[in-house]
Amino acid sequence: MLEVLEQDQPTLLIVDDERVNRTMLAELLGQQYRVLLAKDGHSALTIASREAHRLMLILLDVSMPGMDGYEVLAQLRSNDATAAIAIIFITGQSDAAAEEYGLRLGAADYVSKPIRPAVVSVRVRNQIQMAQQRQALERLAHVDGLTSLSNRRHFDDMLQRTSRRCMRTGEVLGLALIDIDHFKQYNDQYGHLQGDEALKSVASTLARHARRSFDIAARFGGEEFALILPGNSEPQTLVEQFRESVAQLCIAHAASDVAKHLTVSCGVLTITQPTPETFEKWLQKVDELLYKAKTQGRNQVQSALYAKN
Ligand SMILES: Nc1nc2c(ncn2[C@@H]2O[C@H](COP(=O)(O)OP(=O)(O)OP(=O)(O)O)[C@@H](O)[C@H]2O)c(=O)[nH]1
Repeated sequence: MLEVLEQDQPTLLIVDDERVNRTMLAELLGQQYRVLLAKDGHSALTIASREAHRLMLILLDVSMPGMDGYEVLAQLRSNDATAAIAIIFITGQSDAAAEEYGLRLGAADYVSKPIRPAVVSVRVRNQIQMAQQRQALERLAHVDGLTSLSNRRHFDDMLQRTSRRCMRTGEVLGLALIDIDHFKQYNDQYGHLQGDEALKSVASTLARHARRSFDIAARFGGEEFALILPGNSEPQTLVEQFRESVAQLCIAHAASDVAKHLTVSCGVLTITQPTPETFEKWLQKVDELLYKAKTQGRNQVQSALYAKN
């Protein structure tokens, strides 16, 4: 129960070089939030990138020895993972110019020292609420309503981001396109609502197979799905297991000439050295592999290595 509570609690980071301020803020906010502490800019950046996926707000002291709060903010903004985290500056300076400067840099709000606990609580609550609303909206914009997988827009975005990361790190990139076989006949035979249920079953099976933290399972279009599998040098193995899992769902498909149950065809591409090629080329190639799987009998995986030319 405690664990569930901790996971549900929004996480915030308090950055202040003075222990007394850190302790006071942690006591004030620790009841409602999961509070992390840093005593300087460098450790703040380390914690922020490690906790980026959970961190909703940073309370950031402006004047600290070494790296000041403005510099920390600039570095957070230059990192994709931490760029969107809301910042409240804590400052002893009460002059309007400093406040304006911080807000222009992208701080969401300001609190001034000496800290007034009631004011801090309200300002923190406001920022956390806004961050939660932002996250909810982002989620809605990324997710396919029927299947809860990533939607096409998020897929395109993630393919761009993932391939840039793979180009940087030299990691391989697996890419797959999946299409349900004879889905028009399925709809015709069993009706659109049952078609929707079949799509949901295939989607949740796909999500179960794409379970590493950077894997992306997406609904690519009507009855087409896609996978982005960074760092997977044999994506065809995973996709083959997925294909088998779909067959094992045993969703009856009497109108199919492939099998008595619902099946999928898949194209899989292993991009060994992602280079600044256009993503369209990869998608075109993986689509050709899917087409090959369709024309060679369906219910199968066709795979290839991506060669630049
Ligand atoms: N139930 C349901 N059907 C959908 C949805 N989106 C697309 N479809 C259906 O998916 C079917 C796709 O048909 P086709 O593109 O002809 O493909 P197919 O029948 O699977 O044939 P092959 O791909 O060649 O095996 C169409 O009948 C669409 O209406 C959806 O959200 N729900």
